[in-house]
Amino acid sequence: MIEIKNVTKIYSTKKKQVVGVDNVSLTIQDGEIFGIIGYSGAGKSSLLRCLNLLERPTSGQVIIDGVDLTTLNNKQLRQARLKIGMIFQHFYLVSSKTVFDNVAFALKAAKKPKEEIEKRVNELLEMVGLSDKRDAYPSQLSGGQKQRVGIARALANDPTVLLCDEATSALDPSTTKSILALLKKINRELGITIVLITHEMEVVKDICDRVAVMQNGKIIELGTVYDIFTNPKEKLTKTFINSVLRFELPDHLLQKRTGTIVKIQFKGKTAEEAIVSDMLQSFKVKGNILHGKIEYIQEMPLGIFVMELTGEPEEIKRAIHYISQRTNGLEVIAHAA
Ligand SMILES: Nc1ncnc2c1ncn2[C@@H]1O[C@H](COP(=O)(O)OP(=O)(O)OP(=O)(O)O)[C@@H](O)[C@H]1O
Repeated sequence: MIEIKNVTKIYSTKKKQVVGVDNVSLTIQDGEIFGIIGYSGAGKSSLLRCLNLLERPTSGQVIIDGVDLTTLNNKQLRQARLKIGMIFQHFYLVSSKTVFDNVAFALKAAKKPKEEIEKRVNELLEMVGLSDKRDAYPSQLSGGQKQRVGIARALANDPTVLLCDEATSALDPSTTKSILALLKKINRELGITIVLITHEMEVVKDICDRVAVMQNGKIIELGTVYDIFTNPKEKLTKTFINSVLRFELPDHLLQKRTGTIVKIQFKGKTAEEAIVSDMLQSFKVKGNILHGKIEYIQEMPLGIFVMELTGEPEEIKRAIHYISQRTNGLEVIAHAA
């Protein structure tokens, strides 16, 4: 378990002081994939780097598996860090070393026997799907392959925690998907806790169990990914969600309509029920679907539909009430002209 208690990181430059992380407290459970999302400058990297003390918090505690890292001496800290792997946006591979030697680096430094290193590196390369590249140099690899080497290297010492610093931000969308799938496999098969920072909600949607939204060094919202997607509270969180769900109706479409336009959100089981057809049968209204889709988040459905309802105002009112009762969200976007 990772416990972050009242962590503040202040950078002091000659001219001024900058607050990178502002009194953050947070607990991350073993085996979770925990996402931290925010725009540039929100404090994500600072917070992530406080977790292995690459940045020393100005105040507060970072407790991993019961050990407060901020109290350790250098030798103890080096030891503790072996259990915290890290991967980076720009990979940071050693260009003069082969894939094998990049992955073997930490094992050699720990003076492990040659046969053990050989066996472990081969296992790791197999796990990340790069067995055939063991003698290649980083310059001969694609971005996705470089990140796979970065992941294998981070796993060499059997860490319990893997920190991912914008690990997919330099990759194209399909390579991103494959790296995220690999991270998920590592999490599920090896039980490694993953903490990742990103500015892309798509990444959060694809693999995270929980997410924290950061702004100005603080965590402004936190929850399971499904709850955050279905019931966001903060404006910034809504902006991130809209970037994934892309649920904007063109103005010209709205202007042509004469009925009442409603946006209905179905979550969990309600996404699978025939609520709309029940409503159309029960009330004297007509429904015209303008837009709709079902997304699967953490393998649970989230359906969003925009409908135009026409009929007598009283019937529309009753139909809206009926749907509001049976779904978890109905918003009237525009009224009859
Ligand atoms: N070494 C440093 N010295 C001074 N200020 C810093 C330093 N590192 C970060 N900061 C400042 O701390 C704040 C948080 O930066 P941080 O890099 O943690 O944000 P971020 O959310 O990770 O952004 P990005 O995605 O752009 O890296 C910013 O205002 C940044 O300018």
